[in-house]
Amino acid sequence: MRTLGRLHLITDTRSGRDTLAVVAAALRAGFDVVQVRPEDHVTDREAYDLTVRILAMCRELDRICLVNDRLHIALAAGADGGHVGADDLPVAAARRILGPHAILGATARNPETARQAVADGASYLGVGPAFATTTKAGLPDAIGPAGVGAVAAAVPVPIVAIGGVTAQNARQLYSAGAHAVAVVGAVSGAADPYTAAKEFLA
Ligand SMILES: Cc1ncc(COP(=O)(O)OP(=O)(O)O)c(N)n1
Ligand SMILES: Cc1ncsc1CCOP(=O)(O)O
Ligand SMILES: [Mg+2]
Repeated sequence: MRTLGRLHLITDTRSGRDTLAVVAAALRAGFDVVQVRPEDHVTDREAYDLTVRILAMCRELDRICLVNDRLHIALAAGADGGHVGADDLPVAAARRILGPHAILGATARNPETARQAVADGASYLGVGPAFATTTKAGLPDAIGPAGVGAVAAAVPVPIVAIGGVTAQNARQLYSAGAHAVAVVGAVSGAADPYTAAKEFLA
């Protein structure tokens, strides 16, 4: 399996954002992984078309492309894997669908759920919200770098810290044990996504 990179861009398909332009900027800046995360109202056809285009951009630069929630789209497009959380298919079912070699991420906020997700076949864990975020509603309180570190200490797979991650606070998460950070707003919401993405590389 390919090594999971340390900077993940998660797409923001909310209206007003040019998703492909943001992805291009982040990849050019050096982000390693793009997770396609269509909003719930986006149709499967639109999500598939978006995934195919983003996957082509990733392939050109030898970067990884994952699909959030909609594993049939990951498979149909030929993406590298997918990510599931508590409202999605169970991790074991997701693993059966994607097969033994695909990258499969699962959301975990504490060591118990983390251990279970790994036992069920997760190859990395998305852990958060690390910090407060307005990008996703209804999340529990932020767990901070210490909460991310507690999960990292409990499992042998890479931890991807998510939620309120900025170029300024990412270092705290890596220091706590995160292998990678996943970013939505700090890049997609920036006036200049390329410059914002480059700041993560610094
Ligand atoms: C890397 C990463 N971590 C966590 C999530 C969140 O997944 P989930 O809990 O299923 O919430 P949605 O993103 O589906 O709204 C993620 N997507 N990626
Ligand atoms: C999907 C998701 N799951 C936990 S936090 C989050 C959103 C992260 O977005 P941002 O990087 O803008 O805080
Ligand atoms: Mg989900």
